[in-house]
Amino acid sequence: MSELLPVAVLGARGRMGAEAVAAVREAPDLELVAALGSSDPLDSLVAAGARVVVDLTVPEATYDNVVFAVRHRMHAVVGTTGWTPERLGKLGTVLAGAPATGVLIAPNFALGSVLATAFAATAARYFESVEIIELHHPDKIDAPSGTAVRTAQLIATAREAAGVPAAPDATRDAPDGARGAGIDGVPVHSVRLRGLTAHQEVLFGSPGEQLSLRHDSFDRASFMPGVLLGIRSVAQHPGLTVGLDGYLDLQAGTSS
Ligand SMILES: NC(=O)C1=CN([C@@H]2O[C@H](COP(=O)(O)OP(=O)(O)OC[C@H]3O[C@@H](n4cnc5c(N)ncnc54)[C@H](OP(=O)(O)O)[C@@H]3O)[C@@H](O)[C@H]2O)C=CC1
Ligand SMILES: O=C(O)C1=N[C@H](C(=O)O)C[C@H](O)C1
Repeated sequence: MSELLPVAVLGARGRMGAEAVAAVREAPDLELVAALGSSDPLDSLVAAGARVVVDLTVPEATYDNVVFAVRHRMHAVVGTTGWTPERLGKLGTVLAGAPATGVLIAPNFALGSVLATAFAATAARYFESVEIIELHHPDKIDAPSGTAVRTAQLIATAREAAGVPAAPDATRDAPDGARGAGIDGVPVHSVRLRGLTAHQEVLFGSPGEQLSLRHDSFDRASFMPGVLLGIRSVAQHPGLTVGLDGYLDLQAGTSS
């Protein structure tokens, strides 16, 4: 019988962390060696012999957690939001000192969401207008969602590469927030509503037509296949990968 892969979960008592703990426990090829909360010391990851650390904490803690993991040659699978370009750059420098170590930062682990974002990036160049609406449970502490930020960034990059002009918008006068947050020039509107889990709609418009790309996570179970794929694959992807699409061959529909 082959050895089990030792996995630790940070933020283990949170909404996502608890679901991930259960998923790792149920996986026949993985062993949960640590499940840490906010007051547990990171040093216990070393004593537990973790090979892969799953971070599902809060934006203010995730950077230090991942740097700790990398410095101890543990791979990291990260779902936590708050990864600014500056933080990613600093992490890249830390990773340069541990070239065999892999870090996956996945703004969204749900495969449908990953696909919807990829479809949005493909559609981005063909429409005059684009706006994003993200809708989440009201206990979420950050807005816009990490998924919406990533989607906006990919859309903006695709539009810039294709030379698409800025979307038309004659608004001259609007109260603060009425046109959403401008993420790389893409308006992002955040809804927080009891009863929701995690949802996103990307709206594209051109004269006489609209394309809507909507994804709904009704349950956190939707994130677990992606979390498990990340855990099982991260060691084969040294360095930094942003987005679970980096582990998927979206053209062929296979994973690597
Ligand atoms: N990529 C994806 O697919 C998904 C990502 N997320 C993201 O994951 C993150 C967690 O979401 P969610 O589970 O809903 O949040 P919760 O608030 O339910 O859980 C967060 C956990 O983080 C822990 N925590 C708080 N402060 C610290 C700290 N300073 N150091 C270490 N741990 C800390 C808490 O531990 P304790 O309880 O012990 O105090 C808490 O259990 C968010 O950034 C969210 O956006 C969420 C869903 C899907
Ligand atoms: O906090 C959440 O719930 C979620 N967070 C991630 C995000 O900010 O995009 C992923 C998903 O939307 C759920």
